[in-house]
Amino acid sequence: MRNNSRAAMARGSALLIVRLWRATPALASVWLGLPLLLGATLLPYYAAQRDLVDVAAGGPAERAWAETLAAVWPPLAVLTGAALLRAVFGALHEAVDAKLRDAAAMRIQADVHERALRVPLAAMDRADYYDRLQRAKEAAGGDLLGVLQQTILFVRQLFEWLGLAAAAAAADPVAGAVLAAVFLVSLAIRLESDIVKRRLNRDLTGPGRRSDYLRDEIAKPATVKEMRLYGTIYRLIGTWRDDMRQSLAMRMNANRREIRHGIAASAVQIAGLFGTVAWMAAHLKSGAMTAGAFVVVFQAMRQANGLSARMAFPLGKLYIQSAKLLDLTEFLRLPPESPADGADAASAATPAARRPAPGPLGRIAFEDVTFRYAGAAEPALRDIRLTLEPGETVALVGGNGAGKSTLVKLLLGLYRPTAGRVAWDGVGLDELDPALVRRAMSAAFQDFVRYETTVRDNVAFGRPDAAGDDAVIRRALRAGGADALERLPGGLDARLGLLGEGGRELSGGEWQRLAVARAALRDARLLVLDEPTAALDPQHETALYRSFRELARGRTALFVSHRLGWARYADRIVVLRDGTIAEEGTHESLLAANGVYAAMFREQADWYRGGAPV
Ligand SMILES: Nc1ncnc2c1ncn2[C@@H]1O[C@H](COP(=O)(O)OP(=O)(O)OP(=O)(O)O)[C@@H](O)[C@H]1O
Repeated sequence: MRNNSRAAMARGSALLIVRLWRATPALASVWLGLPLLLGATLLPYYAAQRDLVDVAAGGPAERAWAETLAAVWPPLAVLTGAALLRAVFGALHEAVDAKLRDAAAMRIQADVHERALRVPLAAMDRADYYDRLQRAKEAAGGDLLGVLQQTILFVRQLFEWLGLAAAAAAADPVAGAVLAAVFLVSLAIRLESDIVKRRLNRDLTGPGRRSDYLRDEIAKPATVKEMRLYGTIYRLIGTWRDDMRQSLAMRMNANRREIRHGIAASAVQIAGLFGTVAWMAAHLKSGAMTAGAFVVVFQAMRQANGLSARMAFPLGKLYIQSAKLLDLTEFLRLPPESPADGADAASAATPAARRPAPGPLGRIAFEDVTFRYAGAAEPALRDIRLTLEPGETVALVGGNGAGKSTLVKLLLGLYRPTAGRVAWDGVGLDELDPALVRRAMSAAFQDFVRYETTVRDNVAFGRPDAAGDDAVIRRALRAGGADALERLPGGLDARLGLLGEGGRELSGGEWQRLAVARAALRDARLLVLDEPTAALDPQHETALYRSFRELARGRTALFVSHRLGWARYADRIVVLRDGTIAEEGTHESLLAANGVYAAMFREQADWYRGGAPV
């Protein structure tokens, strides 16, 4: 085993156990205490066995019945008591084990999700952070129960082995030392081959993912349609077959290696066992050892041999998962970067709770704002100076990559400017109470979320306290142009998506209208719609535009759209190009200026007039 991996395993396991302890101290104490007791009961158990055998070997025929009984009953009582205790502790441990595993897995998963939600969005753009989060989520998901189970199994087996070693050493110190040496050598041999096999399995997850991907892809109607047309299906099946052949050959090699190592480990154990037996037999003859001690050492060695084979399994699994385990425990140790509800206030001097609420007007100003994504060579926005006046509706337009969505994220305080500041009624967003800032804002994003639950939930996730108010939910649905969804069987509680039974899949446009309804539910001073019509047909687009005008009344509103038909009715149009404001004004003034906007507008208008560019 490499040293760094061993250290990672030890550190990861220790941190996990500390976390378990903190999560459920009483349960975790019982969980760790019981294997200790189980191991400890082996000492009186074997001592009693030794005494019983010695009494029997002493020749009962030469003793009186009463004398024999007096010699037999104390070790017999200890043996029975120890066996009973072992049965009770064993059963208790199984029960505690299952309970602790479920409680701990739930708690740790909740911690990971909570930590992930409280991290600034900007951190998500860092590949290293994102990878770490993904690995922690993976480890907290499917792997965690397995890791916990292996840790528990290992702890229990370790105490069991310590009990056996102590019992053998008590019977004969030399035999105890041989038992320990044989155990360590055979465990190391088995562990090595177990790790090689597991590492191979892990390395094969790449090709495995590829074949899973192929299998999933082939099941999709859209893929079948295209592959049939292009005749590519046999090529894909050929790739899959090559992958499978290669991984089968690697698995066969690992199996052969495992068999060879198994034989070597067994040879060490047999040599150790029979060498000790021969040595003990000689001492038995000379009277230096009793028959009872002989039997105890023989049994303890056989049991320890069995344990070494079984312990390689949990240890190998822990070793292979140690990197993930360490990722998980270290991810959970990261200090929460945002103290309140997802706001990035890492550098703010005043605690969030004592910062003021945003002002009532909703005048939002970008004061010389520059923003560069982590790792990007160029800023996505440069020297932006822009004010959204209270009650004003502003359209933000510009080509792909101009910086529109980035500006929206800064406006909503999801990202912090690299230079300059975004101010709400004259106060920087960083200086305001983040929870209250969030409450004053509402948005429907370009990459809107499809919550595969009910119609009601999809809207109410915008403002959970309104979930029970049907009239409010229906009003929001109408504002989002999604009122048709009220009439689904099940009404507001109709299930959406294909996740649950009886769920109904929606079209992209219907999901988008739900996202707008969600934004409409919030009674916020600032309303932002980022490409709200990308998935809508012209009829619904017109309907949404009407309700947007309703919604925007009395608020500060900003919408991003590539459809300049929408922009023409905004109070002001801001045109972004290459991360800077190229021009701004009303539709008429920008047409008259004959600049970027006028060119974009003419191009779109030509399409609709039937004069597509040639
Ligand atoms: N997470 C990110 N990390 C690094 N660069 C990014 C990230 N998101 C966007 N960018 C870059 O920032 C620039 C502005 O992107 P943005 O998404 O703001 O453009 P946009 O105007 O909204 O474009 P579109 O009309 O295509 O949605 C682009 O060059 C883009 O590649």
